[in-house]
Amino acid sequence: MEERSVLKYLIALFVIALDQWTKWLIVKNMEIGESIEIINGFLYITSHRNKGAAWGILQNQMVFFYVITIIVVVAIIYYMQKYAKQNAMLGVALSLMLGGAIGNFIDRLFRKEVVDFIHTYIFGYNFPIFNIADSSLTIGVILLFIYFLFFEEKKQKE
Ligand SMILES: CCC[C@@H]1OC(=O)[C@@H](C)C[C@H](C)CCCCC(=O)CCC[C@@H](CC)/C=C\C=C(/COC)CC[C@@H](O)[C@@H](O)C[C@H](O)CNC1=O
Repeated sequence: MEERSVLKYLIALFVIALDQWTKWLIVKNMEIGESIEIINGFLYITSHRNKGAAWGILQNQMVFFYVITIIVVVAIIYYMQKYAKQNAMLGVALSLMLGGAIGNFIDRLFRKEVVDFIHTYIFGYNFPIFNIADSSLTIGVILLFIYFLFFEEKKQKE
């Protein structure tokens, strides 16, 4: 395996380690519902659990989440092996998504729920409390979106 593709897996591993370490700290040091103010009115650390997906949809549908996550992980690894060698941004995007998906998968497997703690009031709206894995997934999705925008544009030019 070229050293570059190993690097992509190292990014995913780093995301998983950071995600699981932060979740462990929250579970170990905070009661559920406890909140620590970081930036008044904007950023708090609030210990929260979610048995569903984004915005708490599909509560307790663990089997569904296992199936979806395994499909997502297999698809990401397939595309990483097949395409990510050509483009660093695509590789990073896929690595971030892989790390995020596995991070939440570990929670769903062992805790039957996901630990959330990043509590922000984005644009004044009480955004759902999330975690490092969600952030990594979302950044990966955004980078993937930018890549396809750029890539599609480039193809049309050729
Ligand atoms: C981030 C994807 C959610 C994550 O998906 C995962 O695990 C994947 C790998 C497996 C899911 C079963 C399948 C994805 C369903 C798609 C979905 O849900 C639409 C997502 C839109 C998304 C743009 C990509 C917006 C943003 C979300 C949020 C903010 O993220 C910064 C809110 C996070 C809080 O509701 C928090 O409680 C969630 C909890 O941590 C469990 N997390 C999950 O289910």
